[in-house]
Amino acid sequence: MHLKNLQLNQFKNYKQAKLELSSEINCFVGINGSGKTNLLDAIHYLCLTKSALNAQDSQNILHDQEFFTVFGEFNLDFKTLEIRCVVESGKKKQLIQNGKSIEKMSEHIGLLPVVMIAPDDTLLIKDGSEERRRFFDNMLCQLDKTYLESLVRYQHFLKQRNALLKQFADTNRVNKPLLEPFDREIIQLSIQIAKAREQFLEEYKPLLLDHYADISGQQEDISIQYDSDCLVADFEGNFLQNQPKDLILKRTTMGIHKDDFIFEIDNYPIKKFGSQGQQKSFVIALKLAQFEIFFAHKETKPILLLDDIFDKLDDLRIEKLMKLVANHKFGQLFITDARPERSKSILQEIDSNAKFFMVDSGVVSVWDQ
Ligand SMILES: Nc1ncnc2c1ncn2[C@@H]1O[C@H](COP(=O)(O)OP(=O)(O)OP(=O)(O)O)[C@@H](O)[C@H]1O
Repeated sequence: MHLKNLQLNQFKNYKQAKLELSSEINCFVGINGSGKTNLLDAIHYLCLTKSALNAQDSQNILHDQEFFTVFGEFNLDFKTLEIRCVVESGKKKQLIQNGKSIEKMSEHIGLLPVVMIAPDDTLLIKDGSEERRRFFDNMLCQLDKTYLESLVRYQHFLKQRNALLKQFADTNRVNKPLLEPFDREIIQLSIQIAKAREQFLEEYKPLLLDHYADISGQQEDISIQYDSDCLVADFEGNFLQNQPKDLILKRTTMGIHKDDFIFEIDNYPIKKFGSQGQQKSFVIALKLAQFEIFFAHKETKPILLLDDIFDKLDDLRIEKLMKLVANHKFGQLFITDARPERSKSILQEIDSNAKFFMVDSGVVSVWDQ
């Protein structure tokens, strides 16, 4: 699978742009703030119908405009697949596959696997549990439609239950039977989703360990502990017992939306005790394991987006990553770099056909010097 071309219209700092891409290495060069990462984000939109950076779709429209369009032609199993994503302020996002409008975004997710590595982004480790749940959910959703559908339903019921709890508090009247159908769904879906998360980790963990050892060059004992209340024998009883607390706090305090994934090195949380280097290696290993698991399940190499790796990683980690690129471990690759000469000398050595684009304040052109 690869993206053949990309067209942007009023997307972030691009008024208009059109790029013919290489099926292997593509590199976007240009000064800081010129719009290199925005190109990666446009590709992310085509694959997953959303930004990797900004959850609010309308904030990705060029300032003072009403809509944006991102369009791309993919080569998928030797067939062309045209994807257009349109976001217009105040309207429902549109996704069009080969001219046909897709009703549910979930129909599209998983079709075009993508992995983004932004080494600066150690938020996955440092931030709260929501970041980590999002990472694992994103992966599971791309791999498993049933998981995606269950998660969407869960979020729907959770929102409804929380609205009811708030309504009870606002009106000072509690009507417990009204909660029952929501309790039932949330309990059942929590158990199902937690089991899927646990099972997924069994497959994912060994890949993570291998990649961590490889990228860090160290033999440290790393692990992920899945921290969930939903797998205990009497989760249902616990959930129902928790109702008085939920009524006071006006929100649902148990369920898979409270789960966490604890990353550890030598049995200590990496969040608190890991060095910066260990944290960076861990994030890259998480993403490389993601790449591998997608490849194993989808039998196609995901598109890989590498944001700013040459600036943010030390030489050893860059060398390890580039070795993987040189060994054709990856399929189509998009890399950003603020220093054109540096990326050119590194990448051309690996692939003499690597394609370079110069980005300058939202204007992009082929750079072939
Ligand atoms: N909705 C928008 N409308 C107009 N411009 C936007 C919008 N969203 C972001 N930008 C602009 O996009 C630019 C940032 O682009 P991007 O993050 O792609 O830069 P970059 O080249 O990757 O920079 P760096 O090398 O620092 O990572 C900023 O100038 C920002 O103001």
